[in-house]
Amino acid sequence: MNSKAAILTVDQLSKSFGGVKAVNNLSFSVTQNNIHAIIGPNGAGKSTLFNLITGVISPDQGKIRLLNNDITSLRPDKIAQHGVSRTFQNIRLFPDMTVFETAFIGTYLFTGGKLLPAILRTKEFRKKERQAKERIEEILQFVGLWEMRNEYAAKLSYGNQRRVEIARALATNPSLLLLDEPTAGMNQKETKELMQLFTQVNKQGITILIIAHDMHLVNTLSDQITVINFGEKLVEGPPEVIHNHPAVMEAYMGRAEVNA
Ligand SMILES: Nc1ncnc2c1ncn2[C@@H]1O[C@H](COP(=O)(O)OP(=O)(O)OP(=O)(O)O)[C@@H](O)[C@H]1O
Repeated sequence: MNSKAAILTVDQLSKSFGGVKAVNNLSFSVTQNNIHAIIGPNGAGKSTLFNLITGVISPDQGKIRLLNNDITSLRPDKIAQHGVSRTFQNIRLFPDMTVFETAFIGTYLFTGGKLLPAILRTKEFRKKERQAKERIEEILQFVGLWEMRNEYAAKLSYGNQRRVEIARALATNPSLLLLDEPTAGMNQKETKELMQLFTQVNKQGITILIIAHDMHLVNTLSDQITVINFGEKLVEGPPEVIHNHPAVMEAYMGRAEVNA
């Protein structure tokens, strides 16, 4: 599996907030088609790393490459156009939009998002709109939400809200999907079902970079794990190497999440 090329390369990346080195000279790469987990204690710099990759914030130093493209400090929409999509640690859904409408936002990139053709409803625009709607149907069927397409997204169960976010992310046709603690706050059943969904997404050829505290999830799903602490890479390898690694145990010592 690891014979494939890197889809994402993070090279000597640093970001400080005041005196806090949130990400400190961090280098790692994500192999195409892998499920790659980022783990580390609270405050280790995981969410900052995701914000750097997706262009929400710019690094002080270092480079981020997606295949052969330098995406460092590009605008988030440009990075999305390069094929990077994400879900957030705290689910972000608009309260007055249906499941279908929410997922459809993701096709904004796909349809070009230009205003004038939309107002004039040109033939080309209508064709793209039809294709986008078909694609959303496909995606909602895939994530198991088609029957709920007309319900308000924010009114669904927590697990299904996460599915809506994933559908919206998939609608941008990503090659790399970033999931920031996607099962936090989920019950066991929801967690298990979401894990199955991530495997299905990955089987479609989408590389997954996932932040998680749930070690069962990490060990079951991941091909590769990068452990970070104080913004630095502590150790990396497949689950069997990371599992019970002394440095990882030490970093987590006294913290509840290692027992998860
Ligand atoms: N916008 C910000 N301004 C100031 N400090 C920040 C900011 N964002 C993050 N930090 C600090 O940077 C460090 C890394 O935070 P980050 O949220 O990336 O960690 P994390 O590994 O995602 O933590 P958690 O597991 O708790 O979500 C922390 O010390 C945090 O307080």
